[in-house]
Amino acid sequence: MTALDVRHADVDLGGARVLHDVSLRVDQGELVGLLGPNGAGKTTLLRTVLGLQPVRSGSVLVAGRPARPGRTPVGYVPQRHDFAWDFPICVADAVLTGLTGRLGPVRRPGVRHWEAVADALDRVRLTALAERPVGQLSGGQRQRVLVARALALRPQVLLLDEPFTGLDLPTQELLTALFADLAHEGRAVLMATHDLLGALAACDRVALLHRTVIAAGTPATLAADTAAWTTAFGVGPDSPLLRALRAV
Ligand SMILES: Nc1ncnc2c1ncn2[C@@H]1O[C@H](COP(=O)(O)OP(=O)(O)OP(=O)(O)O)[C@@H](O)[C@H]1O
Repeated sequence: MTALDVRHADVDLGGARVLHDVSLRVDQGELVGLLGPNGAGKTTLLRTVLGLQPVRSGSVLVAGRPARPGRTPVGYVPQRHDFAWDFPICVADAVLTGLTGRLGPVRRPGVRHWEAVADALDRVRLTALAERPVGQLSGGQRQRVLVARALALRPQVLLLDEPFTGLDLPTQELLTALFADLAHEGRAVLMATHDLLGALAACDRVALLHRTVIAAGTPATLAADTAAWTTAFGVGPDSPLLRALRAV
């Protein structure tokens, strides 16, 4: 079943068209990689799915309904530098901030909120660090906090914005396995990443974005589509990227 359905979306930022006629679908149970060069519009597309960025034309449906900030069952894992790691709170409290919009008028968390936090920490294997100040965590642990924070909402759709930046290879592999598990349990997961070959290895489908979707398909289909990579990344025929794709 389709969980996320972007149809012919145009998005403007600062008066300029950043996304043009973008169509992209993510089904329940799928991990889809969103690949494209710097400035391609990946973050803008994720923000559009969250309902934070309006579409000029076209539509964005999450679980069949138009995206609305705070109302849509979408978990968002921002880039790691977008979180205030020097804020003096512990891991559990940081995960709880993912539920801020759900706390009701008195803003006080109840038993079910703390249960959601505990479940999310368990899912990313951070239960033992629940009381640790977030400023004392490694990069990989911080990334898992952000994933738990998104999972606390129990979302049907999970958006990941460059989750591997600055992480060592074993941590990347661990997180990739987690993201695949989260998808294959029934969520729809859309992951923007610059780890092109890693995405081809791990994702069920990948989409190449450069202001519009240049191509989308299975990793095997996409890896063979040299023209699509050339268009999306503006690389020449001798590019190491194209050589690496031939080896996939
Ligand atoms: N507030 C803004 N006003 C105008 N243009 C913007 C604004 N924010 C971003 N842009 C432009 O929109 C385009 C898409 O940016 P976006 O951050 O979505 O790309 P990205 O693919 O996520 O890039 P990166 O891989 O570098 O993170 C870029 O050209 C960027 O300069």
